[in-house]
Amino acid sequence: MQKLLIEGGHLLNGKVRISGAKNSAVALLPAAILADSKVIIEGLPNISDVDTLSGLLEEIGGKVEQRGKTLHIDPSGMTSMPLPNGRVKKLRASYYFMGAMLGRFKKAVIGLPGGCYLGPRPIDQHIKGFEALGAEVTNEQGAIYLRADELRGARIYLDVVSVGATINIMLAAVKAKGKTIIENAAREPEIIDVATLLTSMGAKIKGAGTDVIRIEGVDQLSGCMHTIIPDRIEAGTYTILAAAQGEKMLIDNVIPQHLEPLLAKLREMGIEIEEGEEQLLVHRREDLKSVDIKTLVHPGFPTDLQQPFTSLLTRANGTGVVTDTIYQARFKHIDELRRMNAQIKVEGSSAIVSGPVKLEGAKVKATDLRAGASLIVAALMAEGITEITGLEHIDRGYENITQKLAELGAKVWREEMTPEEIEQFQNS
Ligand SMILES: CC(=O)N[C@H]1[C@@H](OP(=O)(O)OP(=O)(O)OC[C@H]2O[C@@H](n3ccc(=O)[nH]c3=O)[C@H](O)[C@@H]2O)O[C@H](CO)[C@@H](O)[C@@H]1O
Ligand SMILES: C=C(OP(=O)(O)O)C(=O)O
Repeated sequence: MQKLLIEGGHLLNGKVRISGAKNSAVALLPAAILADSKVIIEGLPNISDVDTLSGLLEEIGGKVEQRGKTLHIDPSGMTSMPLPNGRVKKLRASYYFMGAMLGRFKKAVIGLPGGCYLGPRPIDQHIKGFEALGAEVTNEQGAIYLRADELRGARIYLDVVSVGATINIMLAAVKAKGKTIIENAAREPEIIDVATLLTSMGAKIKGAGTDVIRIEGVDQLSGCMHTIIPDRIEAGTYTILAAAQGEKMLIDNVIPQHLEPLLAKLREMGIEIEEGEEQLLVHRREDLKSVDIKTLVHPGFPTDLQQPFTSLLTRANGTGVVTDTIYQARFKHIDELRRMNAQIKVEGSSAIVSGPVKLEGAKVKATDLRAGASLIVAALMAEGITEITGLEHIDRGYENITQKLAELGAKVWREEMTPEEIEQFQNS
């Protein structure tokens, strides 16, 4: 088990290239189950969530071959093998095996998904959708059993705007008989990416990216080739990091429109950002003004960037209020930031950040993926060395983060933890 060490205070310079989107990748891989021949996905990020899902595809009989960042998935030999335990518990996106296996085999057994603990993460809307399509869904000893004689298109109104439910229902509905309409659908760019892959496979989908998605079911889906979109959350994290500790940083391979709410807030703080077609150039500004942010469904401010943004606010003048309306308890990073001298209070679903403060290096723990990102932003600004444990969360979603930071001039390295440190970490 390793820990990440960062010596703070060094300004970052140069270019960082953004990888393929985690939250697309984790849906594109399960979507390949629906095809009858080889699906090739290009530009995948080298992160542990992708490895875990590749392993799951193999467990159900798929042939998966990795060539650099390209994955060749041959789904022809797959079966509806139950997956009640094991890898499915490691990540959130294993829930996409429900929709994809239901679509192809009309049955599936999938353990309840893991992933970041951000407070309760129910999947009632996924189940509502599957039931509306004609599936019988039961929860037996922590696994979801889904079966249907036939899937029939339906009109489904989501009571809560959910990325996972929107994609999962889409996965099941593309092979249902007749028309499905998903109302109050989520509009995240990753949903469009998955719809693009499914359309290349032969699915008939209209409206992905709006709040009404119309799907006309088809009998057969075939293999295809697809290139993934860049990761807007990784791009947002590096943009925040540039605002926090960059001198002049170029963020390459981004779709700037995907980052509009973040860029608007950074500009309000006084940061100068030049936008190119696929690049952002962020310039240093010493005196930053505090702002308030409120996370909302897309195209609002993304909850996944709330945690790293909180760290940036510690160096701004005044008080900034961060309110998370999506995950009201997504504040586990705050206790760790306080160890680094941050002045932050949590009140209900808001964190109130007072700045500017000089952060100090400390021993801290990443409790979830974006908590890890927030600690990295803080550590780069802090005086002295910060030791971050819990790297398994960070490695789920950030490709080669140590190397990317080092190339920007950060003093960053990994070390093996001692047996005593591992014991302390496991008991904390
Ligand atoms: C793998 C993936 O893509 N993960 C992202 C996805 O997670 P995920 O798909 O799990 O998040 P959702 O969009 O489903 O959740 C949004 C809100 O709806 C609630 N909800 C969701 C489903 C449901 O059946 N019932 C329900 O009440 C959730 O508790 C949450 O409050 O979107 C989140 C919100 O942008 C991001 O933080 C995650 O990075
Ligand atoms: C919460 C996240 O991931 P997941 O939904 O996979 O747990 C995230 O990407 O910030």
